[in-house]
Amino acid sequence: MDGEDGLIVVKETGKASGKGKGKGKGKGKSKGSASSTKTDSRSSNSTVHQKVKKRKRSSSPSDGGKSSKRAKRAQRASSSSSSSSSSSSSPSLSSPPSSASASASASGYGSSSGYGSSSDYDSSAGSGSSSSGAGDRVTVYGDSAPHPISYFEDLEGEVKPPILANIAAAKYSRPTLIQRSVIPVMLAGRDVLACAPTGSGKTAAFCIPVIAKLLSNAAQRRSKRIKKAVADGKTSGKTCYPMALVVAPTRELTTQIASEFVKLAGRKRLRVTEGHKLRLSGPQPVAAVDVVVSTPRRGAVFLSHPNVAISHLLWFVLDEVDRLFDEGFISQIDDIFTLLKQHERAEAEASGEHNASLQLSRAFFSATVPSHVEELSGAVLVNEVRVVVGARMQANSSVSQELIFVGREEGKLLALRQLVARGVLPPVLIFVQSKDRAKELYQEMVFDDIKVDVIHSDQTTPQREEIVRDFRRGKIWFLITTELMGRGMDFAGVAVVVNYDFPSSTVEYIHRVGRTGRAGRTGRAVTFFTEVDKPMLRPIATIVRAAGGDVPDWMVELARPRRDLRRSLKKVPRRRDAISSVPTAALQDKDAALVSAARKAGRVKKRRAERKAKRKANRK
Ligand SMILES: Nc1ncnc2c1ncn2[C@@H]1O[C@H](COP(=O)(O)OP(=O)(O)OP(=O)(O)O)[C@@H](O)[C@H]1O
Repeated sequence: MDGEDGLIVVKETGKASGKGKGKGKGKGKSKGSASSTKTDSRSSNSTVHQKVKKRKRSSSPSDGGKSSKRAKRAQRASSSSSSSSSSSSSPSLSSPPSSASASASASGYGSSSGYGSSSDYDSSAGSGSSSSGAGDRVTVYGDSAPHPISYFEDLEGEVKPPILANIAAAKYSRPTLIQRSVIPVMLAGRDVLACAPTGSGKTAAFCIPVIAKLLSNAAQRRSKRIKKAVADGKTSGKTCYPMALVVAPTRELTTQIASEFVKLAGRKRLRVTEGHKLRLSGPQPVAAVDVVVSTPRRGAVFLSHPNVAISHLLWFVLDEVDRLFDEGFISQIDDIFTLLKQHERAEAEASGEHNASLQLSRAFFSATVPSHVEELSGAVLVNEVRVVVGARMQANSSVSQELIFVGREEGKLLALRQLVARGVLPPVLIFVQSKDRAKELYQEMVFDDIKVDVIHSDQTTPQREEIVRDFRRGKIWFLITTELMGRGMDFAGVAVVVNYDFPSSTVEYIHRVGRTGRAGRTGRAVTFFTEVDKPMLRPIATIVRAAGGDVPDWMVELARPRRDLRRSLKKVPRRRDAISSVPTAALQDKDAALVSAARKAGRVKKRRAERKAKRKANRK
């Protein structure tokens, strides 16, 4: 029912099919014009990296301000879908169809009655119409998108009973909003682009259908054929045939995703491993695995290994897709796409043995999908279904959010100590902008007699793993961190997030505060700012206000930061004074004393050298 369980709006580009019965038939065979465009773009030689470069070129001043045809098409699509609530043929996540989505609660857990409510959805399939006032809103765009489910029991027949038992054992009594829409779409073998708030269960939304597909009778028969071929000596047995590759930006996240797979599939049914645990150097055989969860670089190394065959890959999943399409990762992601494309070409050539129900599908997920990421995703996904829960680029509204002005840099330490002294519920995650600052803050807090630790990229993997474990177990109450823990990490009990250093972008803000208020819980986020942070104050204050935070009008009326400034802030963080309880003035005095001592020493040296030179000259 509206307002009780959420509203699903289906923006059709074709006809709605029955629940999950399409079995991937739409792939590459769709009738809609949108899908044929996608097929064309994928069959071209252009990879994601090239498309990123093209995008940069087209938006650079040198092109005289002309954007690419694709960007124009996307713009037209967004303006038409935002101006009208009628069915759109050009899907876009970036422009939810009506104002209803702007007011949607972004928890992703459904109704105002909270997670696990037993009310039904109001699914207005086909029309694309919507009624405002709905609590949570799910918008589904795509050609013949399978209908959502309401309960995990609806999956009986498509998902094997042991998996459903594992879901129940995980205490997932009802699917979250994103799971309700995405699971049937992925079970149908369709490509997906999904955007849903932080902590809304996106990991299980892709784990469940991937597991179901990998344990399907067809996939299992294929695995048995390989095992038999090895046993009969027809194949060397050296080759590893992975069935799913999941890529995430950090090792910590790959570990977390792998354990969700193991939890939902069971330890014995699927062989799940993290990319960094595989031995990939040299020509030795690679351990037999079904699911590899990896960082981009390791994923590319894995797929290009001579003893790894891509031929059995059924799923390629990108978690935190917007981060993975950023500079820094894009060339590695691009390598993976190139390998997959080469493989698909080879498969198409050998199409005699082609099994349509066992084709490679792709699924991209994030809590933040900016329009350029949507555009790039559209270029590599085929006849995809796009699902967006709540409003795009919105912080989780079950987190109460405050912005606190602390004067100067040293005011932050004082404010943090006051927060602790007044009583704050641990565990607390404290974000700073760099590892050096993380170390500095740790040096300050370690003497405060609280259970504090620090995690950053200078530590070894085992060290980081231990810290994450201790934080989860409650041995650490205050964890100081950088962006390393900013995305995807699920620390169920985190009560408070402190942005000690102001985030450099709205995306960074949304993900950081999303470390609390997860799985339908509430949370609190406190963000310190100083004069230095003024340029990004307006965008972040706007996000805070949209999530229900108390923000004065002047903050959202400040000048918008220029695009080049926003970009440079993302690349080069603000310069800040060192974190120290010694006041800056005292530090300055100390510095001045050191400088004058050095100068004095210099003068002495100079005088000595002059005297020496004089003596030498006199001797001559
Ligand atoms: N159906 C469900 N019922 C109850 N809890 C669930 C359900 N699905 C997932 N969860 C729990 O919700 C929490 C958050 O899930 P998850 O980490 O997948 O969120 P996410 O959407 O990926 O967040 P982020 O965007 O921050 O990565 C996890 O602790 C998970 O166990």
